[in-house]
Amino acid sequence: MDKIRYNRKIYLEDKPRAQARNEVLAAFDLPQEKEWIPAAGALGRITAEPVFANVSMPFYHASAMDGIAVNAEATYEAHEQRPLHLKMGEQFEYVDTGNAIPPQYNAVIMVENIQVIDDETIEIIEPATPWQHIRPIGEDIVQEEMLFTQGHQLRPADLGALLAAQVTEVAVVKKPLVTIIPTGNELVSADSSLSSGRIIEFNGTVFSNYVEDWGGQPYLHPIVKDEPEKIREALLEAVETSDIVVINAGSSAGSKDYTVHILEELGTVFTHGVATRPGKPVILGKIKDKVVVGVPGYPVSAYMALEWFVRPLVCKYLGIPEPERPKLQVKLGRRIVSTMGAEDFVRMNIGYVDGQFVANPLTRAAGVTMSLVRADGLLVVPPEELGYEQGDIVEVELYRPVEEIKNAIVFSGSHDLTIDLLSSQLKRQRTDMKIVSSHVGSMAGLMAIRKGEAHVAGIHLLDPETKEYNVTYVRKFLAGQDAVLYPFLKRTQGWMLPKGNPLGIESVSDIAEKGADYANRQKGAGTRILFDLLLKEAGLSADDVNGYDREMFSHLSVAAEVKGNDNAAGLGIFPAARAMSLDFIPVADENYDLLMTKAFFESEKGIWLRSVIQSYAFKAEVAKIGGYAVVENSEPVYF
Ligand SMILES: Nc1nc2c(c(=O)[nH]1)N[C@H]1C(S)=C(S)[C@@H](COP(=O)(O)OP(=O)(O)OC[C@H]3O[C@@H](n4cnc5c(N)ncnc54)[C@H](O)[C@@H]3O)O[C@H]1N2
Ligand code: MOO
Repeated sequence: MDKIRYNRKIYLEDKPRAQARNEVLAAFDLPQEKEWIPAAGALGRITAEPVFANVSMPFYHASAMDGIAVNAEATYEAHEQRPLHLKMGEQFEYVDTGNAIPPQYNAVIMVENIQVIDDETIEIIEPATPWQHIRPIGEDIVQEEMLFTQGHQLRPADLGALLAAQVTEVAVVKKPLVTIIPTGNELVSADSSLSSGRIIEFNGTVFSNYVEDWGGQPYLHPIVKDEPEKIREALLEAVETSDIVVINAGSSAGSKDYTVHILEELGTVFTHGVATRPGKPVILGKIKDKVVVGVPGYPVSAYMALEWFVRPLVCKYLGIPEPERPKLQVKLGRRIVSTMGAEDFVRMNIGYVDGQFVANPLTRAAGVTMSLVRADGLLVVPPEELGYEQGDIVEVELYRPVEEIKNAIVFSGSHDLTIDLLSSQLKRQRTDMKIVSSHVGSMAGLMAIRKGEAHVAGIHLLDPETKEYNVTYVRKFLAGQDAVLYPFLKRTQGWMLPKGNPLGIESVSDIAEKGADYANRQKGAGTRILFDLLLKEAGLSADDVNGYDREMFSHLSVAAEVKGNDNAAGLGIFPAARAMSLDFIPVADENYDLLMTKAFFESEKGIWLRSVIQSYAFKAEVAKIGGYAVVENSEPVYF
């Protein structure tokens, strides 16, 4: 066990990212090493020195066409009125494309332009000009010419040029070896059995693949426990064997966050904390002559910090500029609040609606890897900005090709698992189309259609007066706008009850009378509106229900709540009840419909979407869920 006790360092700096980057780049001064490798396997590698051609290409005067080699001067007499006969072996020789031209000849006549008289004789009616249809020596590559300067990244065609010039071995920059050390007592490999407090180690794999992508050679060190002695040992070994060392997690202020102390003890620390959200607890330092980058544990922070501080080092070593992502001007669909004094990095969904790119923020939690998986782009809010308003035009860096974004169907509103099935069916039938969705609830979805920020919104809004779904809401909020309501699904809402229904609940009155602990939904949720209507019809009020004020934000969280308590009850959809092995008693069928802009409804994409909805394959998948049915021969309602 380690004898030294480290103080918990609580305060992290807020160093500007650019300053931290410049400092670590300046400190990284390893001389570039080179290695000789076979040219054929050098794709993507960076030339370490200028490369010269060993031979010319072509290496001899070569025929560029199938035909005959001649001496041009000997053909000058040829004329339509005075055809000229040439004798094989004396005045011409047959050649094919690529053949060497015999030394006595200096031109090629294409086979189409000769008339064969007999085995020995041909006739021409037009003279040849010197060097016509001949690829002279070095037409392509001249021996000893410089093919590439140093610092050139080799592409497939470049490898062809190397081989053509008989350069079979090429000097390239050695890939910098980047050792990646995941730390943490809680980390286990993905094939281990999980228990509470155990976290699957995956950052290491992500880091390794980024490093490889950038041109480095990753080495993923086995997981190191949060013990100073073990961390020290791993760091000391890594700085001996590698060019750059990345240590993951333990970078913040926790009781087991030792990295910064060990780094201070073994070398120098330039930075502990950068003015970025996420990614703040970065550590930059040096042990002996090797730079050590400590990146935060949370995956999103970690990947960003890696790009900010490790990618520049790899590029500096390789002698290449850092790649930049393409940028795009977008309109913000929602307001974005940012921390003063720190750069904010917001992952964004981007959609193309009505000739305009509209972007909405994804979750900003640094532990949500799916926010990066789903992101179309990244909005960087500079330190001096407090954020942006809805409707502002801002610039985002793109994570995906703009064409892919342009082709996506932007889905908003209430989430339903059939939308994911629809999305995968669509992708199966049209590889160039996909659905991108943000789950904001029915009302917000309706508003997104009104503001021209979505193509389609999934809504299930019950009007307690008319007991009709959706139509009154669309009429009220989208009056005068071209919108179409496309009846999509009937889904069954029902009581979700503990297995065996111990309280014997069958109706809303039972919930009140038997004093069940009710797990309610949030205000505005379609399920809550339904529950309120059921209460009203039974002559009951919120006060009669235990737990009316406890709000859950999804069907699944209601189900989870019911699962743990024999006195509980909730209202929700069948698949959520099934996922938690609960009893389910159907209460009502609700309409979950798709609201679309008329322009989208009639567009090629809209037509495709509807044909997928009405396809046998999609309906069969929906039927499998249970408690769901696609509306047959849906009749659109125009507003
Ligand atoms: N009192 C304070 N607490 C925290 C601060 C702070 O400033 N003051 N900063 C927070 C921020 S922001 C971040 S980011 C994290 C950084 O945490 P650490 O770098 O110390 O990392 P851990 O606590 O060990 O891990 C955090 C979290 O990351 C995940 N993780 C870690 N390693 C891996 C891995 N190899 N593969 C996948 N996931 C990994 C894991 O979920 C950990 O729970 O600190 C905050 N706290
Ligand atoms: O800065 Mo932490 O990196 O937000 O999650």
